[in-house]
Amino acid sequence: MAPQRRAVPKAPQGSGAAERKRPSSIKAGWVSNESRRKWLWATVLGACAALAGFLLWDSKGGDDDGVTEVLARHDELLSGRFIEVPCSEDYNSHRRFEGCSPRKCGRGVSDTIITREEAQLIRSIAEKGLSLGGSDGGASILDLHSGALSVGKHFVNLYRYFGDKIQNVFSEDDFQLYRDVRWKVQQAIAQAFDINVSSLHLTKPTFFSRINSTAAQTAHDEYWHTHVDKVTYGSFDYTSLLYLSDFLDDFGGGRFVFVEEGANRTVEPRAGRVSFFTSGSENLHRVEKVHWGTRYAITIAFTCNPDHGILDPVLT
Ligand SMILES: O=C(O)CCC(=O)C(=O)O
Ligand SMILES: [Fe+2]
Repeated sequence: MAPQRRAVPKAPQGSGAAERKRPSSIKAGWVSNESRRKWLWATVLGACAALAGFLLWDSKGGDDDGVTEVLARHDELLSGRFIEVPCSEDYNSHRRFEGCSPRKCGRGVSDTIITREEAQLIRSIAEKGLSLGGSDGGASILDLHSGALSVGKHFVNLYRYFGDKIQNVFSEDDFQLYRDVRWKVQQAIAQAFDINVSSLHLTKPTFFSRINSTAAQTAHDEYWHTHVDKVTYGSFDYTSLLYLSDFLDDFGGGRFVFVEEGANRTVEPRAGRVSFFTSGSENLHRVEKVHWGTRYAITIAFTCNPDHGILDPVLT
């Protein structure tokens, strides 16, 4: 749309009073024009500084609250990085399963467990499912196990809603891919933490997440709070996250942050990247707010307690 021009108000002409007053009013006008120009410059400079600050903050991912070290950059391909951290006491208040409950704690990141092609395929499962619903706020989830899908401000049960027609949405290959991915991640976790792979059991919730910059509408959309998975989800002993989109290509903000005194450590998502860690308070964490674009991920967690185990989701 073309900008509208405003008519410039004309000064009254011809009266002697007006003529006599002109010198001082011209000077006053000049002074006020001068100060208006200064204000304008100050405003423009201020706006530029604010914009530069925002761009710098956004390029770093935003929400920075102190010193931050990058544990895994989005533009590096990691064949496996592991950092050991002392275990918290959280596991002592739960039943222990020797050979499984964490004795060695820490966090690992690998870009070689899942290929980018597999990540692309698994993302299309998330896209298919989430296209049937989606939260009114910025965070939507799809849980293939329970069938929970965000719709508006609530959740529906996809399996109950679609019945047999669910076979028109997902294929057996989709579920097989989920099982393959889950198994590869389970093996990587067992190896990193020196435990027996068969002592780990998939636990709930396991879900796809889709996050964008739409303002939160309900508490379910507030994904950014700092938390401990063992406290939030109870049964989790080992958490894994498989990222399905790329930081700074697909979205801005949305980095994963291990919250620590002294220096936070971030994991920048990239498609196919698996980040895994013991679920106690030694791995307090949060997700930065997503500022633009859409971020896809899947949370897959394991428990040592067989009573809290769930079977792989099946297409019924
Ligand atoms: O998506 C992420 O990076 C982290 C999600 C998370 O913290 C969780 O599901 O508990
Ligand atoms: Fe978490």
